[in-house]
Amino acid sequence: MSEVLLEMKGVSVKFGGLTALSDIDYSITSRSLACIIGPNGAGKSTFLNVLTGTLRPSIGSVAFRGRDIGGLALHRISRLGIARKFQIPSVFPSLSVAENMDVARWGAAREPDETDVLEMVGLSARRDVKAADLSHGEKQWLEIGMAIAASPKLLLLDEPTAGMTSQETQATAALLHRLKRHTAIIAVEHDISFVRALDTDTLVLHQGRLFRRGPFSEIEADEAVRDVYLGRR
Ligand SMILES: Nc1ncnc2c1ncn2[C@@H]1O[C@H](COP(=O)(O)OP(=O)(O)OP(=O)(O)O)[C@@H](O)[C@H]1O
Repeated sequence: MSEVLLEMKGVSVKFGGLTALSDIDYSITSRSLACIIGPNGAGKSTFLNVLTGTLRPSIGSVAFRGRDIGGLALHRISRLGIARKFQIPSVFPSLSVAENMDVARWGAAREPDETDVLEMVGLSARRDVKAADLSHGEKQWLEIGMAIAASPKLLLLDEPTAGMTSQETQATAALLHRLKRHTAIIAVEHDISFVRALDTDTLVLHQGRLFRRGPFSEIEADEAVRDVYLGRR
């Protein structure tokens, strides 16, 4: 049975007079895949920043695997198993795909092994190619693979398909479904074609509040969501 991995209770984040996140109650189990959408300024980055320890909640609690992580430093949260991949891929361009993986795996757990990870991210046939020669999408997949090599329990992704072709975007949706066998994933994304292809548990943030949560098919059909966000896409 899946355990509750992450639980946020009444989380608010305030910057002076501005409430960036407001009274968020949210939990996920291990090996789940969720997507966060919402208009600009809705609080999506703030949400991820609270989970990595970049920001502390002004009010409320965040528990990860039963442990309160609300005030912990970034490196301690990272050691507990929360990894984040930012929008711009940061791989070592002069190293091959396999060498980049070796760097990421240095000191990491043995599972999953490198061959499995490269297969999951669709780069088995590209293992000897220099990272500089990969397409933009392949670089993103390599970086996701490097994050997985450290065996995180929760992987946070900032707009993983930004700059990808539509084919790469679709492939990324399939890739994340493969990866959730190893780690829970929360992705923030603006590209609705990707969110539709992902077809998973979707959170809509609006003005710092958790406005809706449900399967994407329900979210897409929700008129209030269309009014605040999807109608503008
Ligand atoms: N460090 C900060 N200091 C002051 N205000 C901030 C800070 N970080 C975010 N905000 C404000 O908090 C609100 C939520 O911002 P956040 O970046 O979380 O939104 P977002 O949904 O990620 O937006 P986008 O889609 O544009 O990236 C915005 O009004 C933003 O201006």
